[in-house]
Amino acid sequence: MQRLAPALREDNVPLDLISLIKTILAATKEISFRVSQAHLGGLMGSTLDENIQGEVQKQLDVVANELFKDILLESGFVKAISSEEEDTSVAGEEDGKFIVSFDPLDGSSNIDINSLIGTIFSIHEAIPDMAADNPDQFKQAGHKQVCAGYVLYGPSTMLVMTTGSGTHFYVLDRTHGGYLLVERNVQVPADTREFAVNMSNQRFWEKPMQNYITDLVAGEAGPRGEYFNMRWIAAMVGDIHRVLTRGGIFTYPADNKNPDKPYKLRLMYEANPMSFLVEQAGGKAVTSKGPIMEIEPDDIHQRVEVIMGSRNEVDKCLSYYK
Ligand SMILES: O=P(O)(O)OC[C@H]1O[C@](O)(COP(=O)(O)O)[C@@H](O)[C@@H]1O
Ligand SMILES: [Mg+2]
Ligand SMILES: [Mg+2]
Repeated sequence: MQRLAPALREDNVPLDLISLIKTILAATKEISFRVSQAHLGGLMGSTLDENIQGEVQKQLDVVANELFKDILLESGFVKAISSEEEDTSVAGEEDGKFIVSFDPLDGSSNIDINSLIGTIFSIHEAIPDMAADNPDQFKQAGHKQVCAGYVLYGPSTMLVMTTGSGTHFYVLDRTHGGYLLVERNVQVPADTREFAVNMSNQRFWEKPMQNYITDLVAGEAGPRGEYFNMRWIAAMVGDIHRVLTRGGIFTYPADNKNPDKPYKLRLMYEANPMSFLVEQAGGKAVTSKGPIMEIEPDDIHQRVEVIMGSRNEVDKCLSYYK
């Protein structure tokens, strides 16, 4: 099995980007170890704090965020970082070539039940003439990402990453401490009979999404004439990993539960990197209004509607909005 750096060189990834990716992955190995220690490391449970978005922070959220922040800002490659757990962007080296956005711990509500969690990251090239402490440099659309990936802390620790030449799977080999390539150019099947959505919000969705899901649930007797299975891991990393592995449609639609907050998932830390991975694997990633990666961000903590996965099923879902 191929090691990470040679696999990246085969995809013509520049050396400075390879070095940055290796820096990010060093942090994920540390988090993977701490996650596996659970109660033994004294990191279970919540802190007394909330993040900028009003969500209670778990101890692992905070530790993972600090690990990422420190390692990235010390690397010398990074001009600035933005994180789900930081109020604003954090400046790094003025001449750093890259900016990195990350969700240090995705699926926080799964931490205490020893279920799937992960880390999501997204890399852009920094805008050269913008100061490192200017958060506006993060206002770059998803199609400008040079790398996106996630690490899944599951029964095995897996890295799923793209640098624009397909989406590849790697597994952390604890015998030598590095990630090994296990599957190159993963492909999301165009058709599926599996969907992922938090059904408890159904009554709050817009009518087109209610109608679409109602038709899936109606199974053989409904207009689709087929049985559709449902899965919900409550961690986007876990749900998207399943979609990349065997297909499916994943959605976190707009809802009116809280009129000030119609969307849940974050553009920079969740929707953009996952869109890049899914589309590099032949899938499709949109909101009901257009491609996610075309959105010009107006805030680093912006949230969006998300519909992604098997291409034909995403198109089918979109047809309900026409
Ligand atoms: O609470 P719900 O509605 O099941 O939401 C689950 C969604 O929230 C998230 O957990 C948000 O991520 P964080 O844990 O990083 O806040 C997504 O990963 C997941 O898809
Ligand atoms: Mg998240
Ligand atoms: Mg998180």
